[in-house]
Amino acid sequence: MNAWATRPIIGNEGINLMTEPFFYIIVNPVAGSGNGAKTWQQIQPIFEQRHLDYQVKVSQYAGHTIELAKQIGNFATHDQAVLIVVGGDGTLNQALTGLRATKTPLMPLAYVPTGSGNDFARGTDINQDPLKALEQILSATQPVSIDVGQYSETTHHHAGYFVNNIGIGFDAAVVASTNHSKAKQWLNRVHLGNLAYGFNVLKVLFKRKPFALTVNVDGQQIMIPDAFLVTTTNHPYFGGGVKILPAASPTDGKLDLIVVEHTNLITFVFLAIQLLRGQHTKYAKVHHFQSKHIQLMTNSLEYGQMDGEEMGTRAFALDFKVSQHPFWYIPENK
Ligand SMILES: Nc1ncnc2c1ncn2[C@@H]1O[C@H](COP(=O)(O)OP(=O)(O)OP(=O)(O)O)[C@@H](O)[C@H]1O
Repeated sequence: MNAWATRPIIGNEGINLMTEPFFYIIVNPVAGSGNGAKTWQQIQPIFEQRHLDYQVKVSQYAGHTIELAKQIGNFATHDQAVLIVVGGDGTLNQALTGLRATKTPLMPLAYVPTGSGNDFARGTDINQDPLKALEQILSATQPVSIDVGQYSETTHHHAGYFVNNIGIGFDAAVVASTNHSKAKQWLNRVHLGNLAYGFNVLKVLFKRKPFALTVNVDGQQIMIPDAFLVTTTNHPYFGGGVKILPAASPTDGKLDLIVVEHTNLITFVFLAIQLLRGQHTKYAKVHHFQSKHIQLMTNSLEYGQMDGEEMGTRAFALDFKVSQHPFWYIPENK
C-alpha cells in the first residue's frame, strides 16, 4: 500500500465535492527564468476552453505573492475555492504564508511547477510538466492533506511556513553564493543555471568552516561540535532534485533533520557518491532525526535558506513543528 492510500482525505468545510471549484490563480512570471509567464500563456487557453471559473493575479515584484494570497484569502467571495500557484518553490512558499494569515487559512492550494528546482513537485508526486500537473489539478474532486513545515525563531520573534526545507550552513551558503554570483544571470539565460550551483558547491566546500550545533529532538539534547550541513525537510528533495533524505515523507506528520559533519575532501566525495546511491545516511558523519518537533541552535553566524530563498546570516534558534494543508490534486502514484 502506498503512502497516499493511508492518508486521510480532508473533507474541507464548504467544499461541495460534486461541483467544480472556483480557481484563484497566482502567476510568478519570472519563476524558472521566465518559465512562469510562458507556462501561463500555455495553460490559460485550457481554462477558457473548459469554461472554468477563474481569476488570475500576476506577481509584480519579489514578495508580492504573499500580499496577493492575503487578498485572495481575506476577500474570497467563492467558498468553494482553490488557489493555484504557477511558479517555483519560493512562490508556493509565499502563497502558503500569505493564505495562512487570512480568514480562510485552509483554502486548498494547487501547484503548477514552473521554477528551476521544483522540489515540492518532486516530493509530492506532482508531475514537473506543467500541463500534466494541471491535469492532476483539474481531475481532482477533493483535496489531499500534505504536511508543511512551521518554524519560529525564538530570538527574532519571527515565524512562518515552509513547503520543502530550511537549511543552515552548507546548502544555504551555496544558495547565497550562487544568487550573488554574476555568472548565474547569464548561465540562467542560456538555461545552464545548475552549472552556477555546481561552481558554488565547490567554492563553499573549500571556504566554509564547521560550526557548533545543538539539536533538541523528543526531549533529547545532542551537541554536534562540527556541523556543516543542517537541513530540516518535509520530503526527500532539496537543491533541485537531490534526494537528501530518502526516508522523509510529506504525509507522515513528521519532519526530518539531516546533519552532516565537516570532514576531509575524500570523505565528502565518498559521501556524495553514497548520496547518489541513497546510502549516505548509514555513515557516522551523517545524522538523521525524525520528529514532530525539532529545535536547533547555533552560536556562530551562519547562512540560512528556506525553500531555496535566502534567510540571511545570523545565529539561529529555530523551533520546528509540522502542520497540514489541503492540496487540490490527484497524486501521480495514488
Ligand atoms: N515580478 C517579479 N519580479 C521579480 N521577482 C519576482 C516577481 N514575482 C516574484 N518574484 C520573486 O521570484 C523569486 C523566485 O521565485 P520561485 O522560487 O518561485 O522561482 P525559482 O527560484 O525559479 O524556482 P525554484 O524555487 O523552484 O527553484 C521569489 O523570491 C519571488 O519573490
